[in-house]
Amino acid sequence: MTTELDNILASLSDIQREAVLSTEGAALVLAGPGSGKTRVLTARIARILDETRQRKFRILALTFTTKAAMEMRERVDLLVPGLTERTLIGTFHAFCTQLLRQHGSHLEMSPDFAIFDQDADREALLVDALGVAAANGEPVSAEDVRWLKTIDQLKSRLIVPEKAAERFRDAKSGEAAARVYRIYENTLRANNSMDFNGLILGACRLLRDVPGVAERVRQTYPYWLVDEFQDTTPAQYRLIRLAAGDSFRNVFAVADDDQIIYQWAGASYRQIERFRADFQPELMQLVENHRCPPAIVAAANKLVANNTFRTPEKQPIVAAKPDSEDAIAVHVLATDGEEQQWIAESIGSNGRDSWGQTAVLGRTRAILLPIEQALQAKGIKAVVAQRRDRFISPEFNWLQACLDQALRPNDVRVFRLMVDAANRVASDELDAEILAAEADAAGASYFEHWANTATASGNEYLATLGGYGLQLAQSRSQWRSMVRAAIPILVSKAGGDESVISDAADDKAAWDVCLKEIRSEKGSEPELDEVIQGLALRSKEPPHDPEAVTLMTIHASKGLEFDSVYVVGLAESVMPSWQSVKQGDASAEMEEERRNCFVAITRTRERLTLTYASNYRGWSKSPSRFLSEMGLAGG
Ligand SMILES: Nc1ncnc2c1ncn2[C@@H]1O[C@H](COP(=O)(O)OP(=O)(O)OP(=O)(O)O)[C@@H](O)[C@H]1O
Repeated sequence: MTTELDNILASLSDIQREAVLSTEGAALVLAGPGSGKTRVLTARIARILDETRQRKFRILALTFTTKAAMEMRERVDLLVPGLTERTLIGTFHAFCTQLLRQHGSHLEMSPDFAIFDQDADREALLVDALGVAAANGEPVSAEDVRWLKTIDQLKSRLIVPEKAAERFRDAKSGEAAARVYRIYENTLRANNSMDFNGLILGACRLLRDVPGVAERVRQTYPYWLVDEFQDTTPAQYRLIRLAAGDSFRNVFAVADDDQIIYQWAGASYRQIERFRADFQPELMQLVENHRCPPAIVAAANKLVANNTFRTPEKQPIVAAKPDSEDAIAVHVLATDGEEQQWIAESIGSNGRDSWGQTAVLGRTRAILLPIEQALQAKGIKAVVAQRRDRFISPEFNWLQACLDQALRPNDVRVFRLMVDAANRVASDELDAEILAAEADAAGASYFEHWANTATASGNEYLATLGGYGLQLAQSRSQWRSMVRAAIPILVSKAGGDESVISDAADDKAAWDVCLKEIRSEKGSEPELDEVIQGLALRSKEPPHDPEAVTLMTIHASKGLEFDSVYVVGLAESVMPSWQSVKQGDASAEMEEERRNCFVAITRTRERLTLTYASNYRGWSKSPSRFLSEMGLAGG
């Protein structure tokens, strides 16, 4: 056993150790905030790997985000260096992607399928397909693209096109939706592509229709761990059930039903009940909170005791840290403007060294943006964390599209993106439609035709980009050397050297993180199609600046911790939201808001500051009911 693994096992509490040492059979670990879930999961994976060094099987760990997966893998690697290649630690989507890459041929898919990560792209694809279908006499028009949201809902509930119509009360709407759904699915298939919901649906179909695949999964991965089980969707749970079959039970699920904040996406404490009924897991509870001062633990317990949709046996959390003074403060301001100023002054007065470990949490981005401005106006580095589905610079959008185009040289959607991005990078105006028509006439590939045209364009920078394109078009396997050569040029020409923070420099940092994650998820150098799929599944924001104050929505703060936490906007109709107030105190919406507040306050390691104003945007507000429920002044 490594010293690191030995040390971590020695650091565990009795109940944590019991969870880590359990191996066979199903287990449900109900774990409150700060109770060491991550520590337990990583130590358990590392221990099993360490005890089975001569074996070849792998461990499957499913996480909620790609970032959490990366952190878990790094921590396991520290405990048992070199053994992480015997793991698949990733999101449900990453797992489904791997499954479909390996076994998708049963569904007539080829492994290099594209993943649509942009709604705009999916809409464009559907509009084109509807046009073709209308020309073929189907009773559809471009306006039927409005069904896409309904289709997403159907897919997220694993309802296939053939079964869609019967889900509608109105037969005419059902027929129309099912028709558009069928056209959409056929088009995705014809383009060898998937959308996010399709990854889960496709994997479920594979596991259901090809029993050998589920058997292979169970043999390859005899132990599964599921982090944040409380936020799995019904479709994700179905996936677990299908993969497990009737007798597989080695599922170790870690959950906290008080931290369900994705109710709107189908997460529910009932999922935990279903798991208990289906798998009969051994129940363990991690109740000690190793993160927050006792006063915060007490407030969190009082708050969440007002919720009724909870696992009945759930015990309150218990503070493991010693008492500390002034762990919670409540500040009331007259207006939202004063709240913003007060927060900036308070954070400013705490000193520069504390900023990197300070978070401002709000229910929505809208409440955070003016606080970011107030902080920056005082010279305090502050960033509102936000998921980015796309790179923000034309340089990296071009690079991604160019690599994608190397895989799909005649894909007109990727072609348009690539030509447009190259034009913006090199200030040119090549016309994608004309180029595509010329390529069609000459029987050439779109990609190669663009590359030749760009190289001969007389625009020096565009010619450089064209040169990279040509290199890729002629030999796709050259993509690594092409990327290595292109990135420094793209970044420096965008004015983004070390001293200047340009969009391209930000994107370069995000690119590096994404590639590191993709490499680590695979355990070896990824192929080009794996990079393209991996990029589609990841947020493209740069890593957090360690000296900046973090502003984030409570949803984004899940799983994180900070020394100092400010939770803002604790007023009725702000938090809890107006909608939940309207639904009433006993509503599911209000309970979700309460869990939001619970998650927010339990991110704190040392000091929690709660603020609200008596007046937001000219409307007077009363203090949030959550303040009085927590037993704090102001309520
Ligand atoms: N046995 C322990 N002794 C001391 N500190 C611990 C112990 N277990 C966990 N911790 C510390 O408590 C903090 C919370 O642990 P961790 O991040 O694993 O919690 P979590 O259960 O994932 O929390 P959350 O659900 O709120 O995200 C971390 O700083 C961790 O190092």
